[in-house]
Amino acid sequence: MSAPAIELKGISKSFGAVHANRDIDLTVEKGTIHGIIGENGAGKSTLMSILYGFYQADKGTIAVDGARVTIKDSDAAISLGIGMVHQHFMLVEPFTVLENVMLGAEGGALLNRGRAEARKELERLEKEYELNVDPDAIVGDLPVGIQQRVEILKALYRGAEILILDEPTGVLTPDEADHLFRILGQLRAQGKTVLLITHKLREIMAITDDVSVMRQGQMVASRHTAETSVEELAELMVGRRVLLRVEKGEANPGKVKLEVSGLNVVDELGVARVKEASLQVRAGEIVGIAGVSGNGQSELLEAIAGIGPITTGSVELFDIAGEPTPWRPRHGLGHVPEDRHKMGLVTKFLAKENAVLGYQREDEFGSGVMMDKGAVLETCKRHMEAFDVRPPDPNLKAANFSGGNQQKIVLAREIENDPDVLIVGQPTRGVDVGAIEAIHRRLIELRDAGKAILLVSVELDEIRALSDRIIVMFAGEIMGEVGPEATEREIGLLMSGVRDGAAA
Ligand SMILES: Nc1ncnc2c1ncn2[C@@H]1O[C@H](COP(=O)(O)OP(=O)(O)OP(=O)(O)O)[C@@H](O)[C@H]1O
Repeated sequence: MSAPAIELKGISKSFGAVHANRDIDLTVEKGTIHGIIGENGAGKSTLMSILYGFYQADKGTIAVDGARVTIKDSDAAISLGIGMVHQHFMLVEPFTVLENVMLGAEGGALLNRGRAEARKELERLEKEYELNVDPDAIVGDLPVGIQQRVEILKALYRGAEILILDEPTGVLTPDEADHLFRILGQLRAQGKTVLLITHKLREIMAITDDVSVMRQGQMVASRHTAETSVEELAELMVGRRVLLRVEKGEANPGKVKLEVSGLNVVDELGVARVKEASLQVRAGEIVGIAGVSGNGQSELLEAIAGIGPITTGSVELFDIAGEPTPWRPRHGLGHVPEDRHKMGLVTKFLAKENAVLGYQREDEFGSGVMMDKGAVLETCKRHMEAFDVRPPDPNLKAANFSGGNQQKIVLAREIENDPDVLIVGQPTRGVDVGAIEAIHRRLIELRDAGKAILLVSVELDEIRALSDRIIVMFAGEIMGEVGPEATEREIGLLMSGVRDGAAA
């Protein structure tokens, strides 16, 4: 048997008081897909960053293909054949695919490779792994799923034998995710090794050979995937049994709180993004909007939140607390944006500053230099406790929280302000199974307290678990409305634009 592709022994890493990794052992066999799972903040990204040379471990050893190595930076990782595809891509958007792939690979053995030769190599890789990417396309024009493939190409071009992917499917449509899994299968078939961080246990079951579980900085278990189950993995991650679907009673809808009538959104290129959308959300109900991402849900959500353009049509709110503010049409309208980095957080601000972002009313917090720092701190502490944000440190920069904990900071701010109407985009993106359970419970509690909730999610399971009514969008249009009892197939047909299939 050949030496493992990777062998970590006793890896520890601290950031100040936070023990992100504690004495971690991990063995990854060559030619396998190895899943790494764990709660938000468990230390998965830190461990992978050590392997990729972004961070240095405080203690422990790394062996690649049986040989002890020191990985002092990402160049060293690349020269050892380790490549990484990040959660947030590191591509230069105005450049072409070919230019991006060549960029930064100019050093070493690739130095003398001319453009024509680079193109040949790129085309070879692209065919071998069924990546389907046009070398001359401008990266900024490509959908995220294809941009991700460019990242993979970039790693392969640099000779990666071991590929690390950090939550690769968080931003993908189901079709794109399936394509990615085919690519990963192809990589394995060619003898390459894949390390996959994901929160989606179904993905772990479908594609990995082995899976390792982290909890609070430690490695708590490793399993052959064939010998475990989603239930066991969820329990190992969180340390208790997890309800994968939260119980909810009948809805008790009251008055209409939000009404959208004949809404059209045409973007700056003249493309109609939302076409004649009309819907209502009542107090005490959750209305879900299902659809493959990119079918107008984001534009609809932003128009309702008052931060995106409306070409024609109207959005009306009824009996909502508070006056319009520069950040939202009404104080009583909560909005969890789909993209926490672009719109939900200012990552270089502290957690406590983010906790009041957009809510910094003078009556509550004062203003400018006179801001009541004590009130801001208390608010943040309260939020952190309610949403189990880890670490519960209001003075940490938002950027230094793990992805899932950043999401909890945004959710806490919008939900704890007691909105009458809450519009939520992708509430559990990047969030672990235990936190999903808590967030789903909270949303149902809000509904039961008479709040009106509009939920947009690309996770069909989430839409079906939470919604009292489900509206399906396709190509900017509302294709139809179904009840929560609708089957995945019925909703799937509407999601692909087939209107009368739902009755079949
Ligand atoms: N640069 C940093 N400075 C301070 N603390 C950090 C830094 N990077 C990570 N941490 C902390 O280390 C811990 C582990 O974070 P890490 O990002 O590795 O978790 P994760 O398992 O990848 O989480 P998620 O699933 O939410 O992405 C967290 O408590 C995080 O706040």
